Amino acid sequence: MRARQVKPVPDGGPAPEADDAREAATRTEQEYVDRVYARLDTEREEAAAELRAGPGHGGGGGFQALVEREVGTGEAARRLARFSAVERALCFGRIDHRGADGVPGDTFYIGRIGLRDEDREPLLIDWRAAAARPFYTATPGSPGTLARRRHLHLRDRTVARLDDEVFDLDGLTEDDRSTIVGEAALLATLRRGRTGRMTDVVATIQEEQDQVIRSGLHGVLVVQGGPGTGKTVAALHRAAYLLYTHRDVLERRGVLVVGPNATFLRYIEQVLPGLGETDVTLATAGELYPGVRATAAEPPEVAVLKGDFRMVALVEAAVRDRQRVPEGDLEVEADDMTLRVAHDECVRARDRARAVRAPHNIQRRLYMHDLLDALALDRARQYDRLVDEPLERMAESGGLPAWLRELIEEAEDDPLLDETDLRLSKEALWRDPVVRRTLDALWPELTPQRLLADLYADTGALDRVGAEAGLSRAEGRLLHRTAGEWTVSDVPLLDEAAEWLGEDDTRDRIRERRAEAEREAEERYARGVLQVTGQAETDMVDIAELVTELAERNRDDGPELTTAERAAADRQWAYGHVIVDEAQELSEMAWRTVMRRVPTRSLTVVGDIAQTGSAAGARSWGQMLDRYVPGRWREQRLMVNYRTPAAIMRVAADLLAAVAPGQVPPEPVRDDGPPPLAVRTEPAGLAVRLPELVASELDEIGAGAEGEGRLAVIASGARHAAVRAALPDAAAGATPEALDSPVVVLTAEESKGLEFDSVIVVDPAGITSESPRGGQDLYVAITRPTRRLTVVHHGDLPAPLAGLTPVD
Ligand SMILES: Nc1ncnc2c1ncn2[C@@H]1O[C@H](COP(=O)(O)OP(=O)(O)OP(=O)(O)O)[C@@H](O)[C@H]1O
Repeated sequence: MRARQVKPVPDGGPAPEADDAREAATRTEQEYVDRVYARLDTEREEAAAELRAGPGHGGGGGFQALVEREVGTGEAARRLARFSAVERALCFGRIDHRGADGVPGDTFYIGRIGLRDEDREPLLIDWRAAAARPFYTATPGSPGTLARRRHLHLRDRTVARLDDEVFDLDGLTEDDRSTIVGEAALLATLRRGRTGRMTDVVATIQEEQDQVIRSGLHGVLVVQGGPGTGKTVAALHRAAYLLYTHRDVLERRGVLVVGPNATFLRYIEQVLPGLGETDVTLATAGELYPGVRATAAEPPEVAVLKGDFRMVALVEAAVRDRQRVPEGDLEVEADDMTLRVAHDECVRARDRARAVRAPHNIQRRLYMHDLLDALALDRARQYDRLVDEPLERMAESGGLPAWLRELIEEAEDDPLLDETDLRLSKEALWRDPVVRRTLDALWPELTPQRLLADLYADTGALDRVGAEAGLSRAEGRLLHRTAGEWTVSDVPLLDEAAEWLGEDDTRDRIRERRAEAEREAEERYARGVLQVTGQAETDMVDIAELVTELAERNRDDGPELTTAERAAADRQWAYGHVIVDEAQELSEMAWRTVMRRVPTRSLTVVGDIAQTGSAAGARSWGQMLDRYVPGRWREQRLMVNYRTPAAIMRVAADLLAAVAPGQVPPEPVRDDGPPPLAVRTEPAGLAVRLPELVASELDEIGAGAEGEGRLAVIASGARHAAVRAALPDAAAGATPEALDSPVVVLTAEESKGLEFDSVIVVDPAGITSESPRGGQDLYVAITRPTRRLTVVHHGDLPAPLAGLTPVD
């Protein structure tokens, strides 16, 4: 494999005569950058003043004026958040178009957001605007109309370095020609130490990524690419681009980003705010059902079964199993009599309810009404008989006067109960606890949680319902559990159940829950505004008071919750666009949940089939997508690896050839760094050898300087405990906090999507044998480093790792 695109820049620095030119260029750019920041400060101050003034100030009276002021305040809060978030590296590029006939071409400065000066002239072009596109698409082979692209590297607000790529010397003025300075901006970015947080790459987006980012909003775009090809980062920039380009639709409907776990979401959470977009919902697949935060683990075979499409039939069968008729006639004790409804009539009532196209909890009302009708009639009949029989006996014995006989004959032609009698009688029966219990047991009001918990706990039901859904008895029994937390694979089943059951029967309860969720979201929003605007750090402000005030302002008469917050609390919310990252891991059932969230099927699906670790995950994109958009999804491939240097990728390529022969590994952009190493140690020696290795690796990556430098020890399940014991100070597991620790111990699965300066893989053979898909997890593990890889093993190395350099 060869490294492509960018070669490392030789050391030695520029020639001395270039120094003056560099300084002059830097001075010019500094002046411009100062203007840009001054403008940002002005805009920020204006927004802050508007927000501080609040809705109660200025303007006329009346409801319309009040609404407009409220909207204005909400808008000011958003603007303030946006202006505060783009402070870092606000302006990062400049493009010079070719001039003609002695007239210089246009120059534009590119930044995170667009800004205009006092005269409304463009000062900074938003990177997403069409005018900024040449900055990303020009290459030496096809520069378009560009003469030069310049990268500005800022440290705080100071221009620290400039990198130029000149496409057309003749197109530049004499002055410009003398100010060419250069080093590949991309390489400089890639070499930086990792901080445990992904940052945006807006200054160095590559052409193939630009195509992904600017692809149209509609339909399903699959971004398939090997490890480190920038799929995640491109998808996040795409979210920002789509929000910019289709703000009217997407600000109302919202954008959802689905990631594999909470650690990953924490890892990427700063990217969109850094691009000025603060209103995007991030969620794991386990959080897609509002009110449940599923994190519990379960055996892989159970997760695989719960991800199987047969679960659709299982949930349907489970619901129908709760719509019963009594074995014989329905019999209920009420008012000292036994009320009875014939079995056939119960069956008819059930079938009538089922025939209505409505969810279970709505159909239940019809069933209850029909059965109560029948019970009320039976009761009336029985009362009738109680009164009639003695009268009849008296009539037979001739003991009744003629006028009374006439009255009785007339009454026989009347219905037993008129409408009011019937209603009152049904209400009385419904209030009777015995009747209520009997009917509830036949067709209970159910929540998804209760349906599933009852099903899992009842082996008889699992056998019945499982058989209807095409499960073997053994498969059905895999689902058996009597208690326990919800797991990620339960979430699509809860969601499916919610569709069948309908929302909770009691509207008040729904309203109450929504109001509660909204109150919480309001407080989060208020805190978010304070954090982003930096006010949370000033000690002059009483934070608690401000949070309450902002939340109150929102609650009583202030602006609505943000779209992201409303969307996250509402199961039936239809997003404008959904991005699924590490999408290869989603099961068939999880896809069903995701698709429900985006009825317009406007999706970006990001992943790598070669990295599928879950046995319930995708073997091909068609397997998951054709059910929803048959043949109508488009695929774009990313082929260049920006993370892992060539020496490590050579080993990864050998491994990939062994585990997924058809897949092509991405080509590394960097060819620097030391060869990956293999260290042979017996398991008993880990306690001594591992701390030594970790210490020397931390030293090599210069961990600690400015918070940079991250190391991960990725171990097999079998060695996990030993590794943790050997490294007591290291963070462990996929917790968001682990990202802040210089050393973290992970399983291969937990490391998915993350990256570290140095990675130590412990027990490669164990990782392979534990992975449901064979070597995929090992492939994931060895493609996490940005600089250094060490593999610790005992016994023989797995054959594909033979290319590692052995050390003692
Ligand atoms: N154009 C770019 N400029 C600078 N850095 C980039 C660029 N593209 C990608 N990177 C960096 O490369 C690394 C890998 O990117 P990312 O995590 O998005 O890859 P991925 O394809 O999602 O990887 P994986 O499938 O292994 O999770 C990140 O550090 C990212 O910032």
